[in-house]
Amino acid sequence: MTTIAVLGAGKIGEALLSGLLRGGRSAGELLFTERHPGRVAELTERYGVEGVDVGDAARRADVLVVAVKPQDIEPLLDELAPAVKPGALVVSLCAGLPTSLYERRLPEGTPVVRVMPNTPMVVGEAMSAISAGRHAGPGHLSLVEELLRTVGKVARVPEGQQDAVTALSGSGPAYFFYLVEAMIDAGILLGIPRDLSARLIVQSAIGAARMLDRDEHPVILREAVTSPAGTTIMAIRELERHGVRAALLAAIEAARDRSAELGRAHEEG
Ligand SMILES: NC(=O)C1=CN([C@@H]2O[C@H](COP(=O)(O)OP(=O)(O)OC[C@H]3O[C@@H](n4cnc5c(N)ncnc54)[C@H](O)[C@@H]3O)[C@@H](O)[C@H]2O)C=CC1
Ligand SMILES: O=C(O)[C@@H]1CCC=N1
Repeated sequence: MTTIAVLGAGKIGEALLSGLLRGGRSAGELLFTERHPGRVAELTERYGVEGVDVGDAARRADVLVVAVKPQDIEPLLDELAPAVKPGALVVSLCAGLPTSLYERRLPEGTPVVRVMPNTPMVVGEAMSAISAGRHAGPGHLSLVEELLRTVGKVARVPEGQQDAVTALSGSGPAYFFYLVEAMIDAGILLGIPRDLSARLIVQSAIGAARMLDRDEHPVILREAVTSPAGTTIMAIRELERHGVRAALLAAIEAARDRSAELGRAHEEG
């Protein structure tokens, strides 16, 4: 039996716990740690998984999944370092944090895999990108892939691309939610009741996502909606006039830069 401990059961940590359970892992194979006693009780009641302290998790788990905010990593590593089991695999879900940080702070030879997941994990539709650290071999990558496939899709990427991946798919769902929010407001502007506007836009988003999922090119799909002298081209002209495409390029570049900055905050010296 492989014991998996989720260290920090917030939004992503809880999504992973629930996904692993849905994917067939038993509650007895899972552990989690949380700072707040109320949160421990809530999650234990909801999932039947045992909440333990970080030292206990490190002593018992074969796979330690780190899901705290990057800003909270240092005290966690202080607790983890003296207790981690020889050969245990560390899986980091933290934005920006390089595998070298864990390798420096944990016992020599600890295998580390860096992952960038996203919140659609809660509906089994995560996009996760994984990269091996210095001591992680093909078996470690395959194990992480197997775990993450229970909550969505997985791609292997060189670690040097992880900051860009974080900006694209890690934060990506937020851009779509933002767009949906703005489009629902447009319905309000046009006099449509909010609940109807939300239904129109959300179902349009679901339908568009399903069409994209058939590997059809987004340009072809958009052109099929855009009739000569029709309604869509009038909207597209406004989007171009307001620089929405350039704004997206700049926004995603800014997110990439922030991910790199989060990693640099933990550099040695
Ligand atoms: N929210 C998102 O969309 C995504 C988040 N991530 C990464 O996942 C990590 C977690 O993010 P969220 O779940 O959004 O944050 P969150 O704030 O919801 O969860 C973090 C949890 O860790 C707990 N925690 C902090 N220090 C702890 C410690 N020493 N021991 C035990 N528990 C501790 C906190 O109490 C909190 O519940 C971050 O590093 C973030 O970069 C990655 C991809 C997407
Ligand atoms: O905003 C953040 O820092 C996290 C990482 C990727 C998505 N959310």
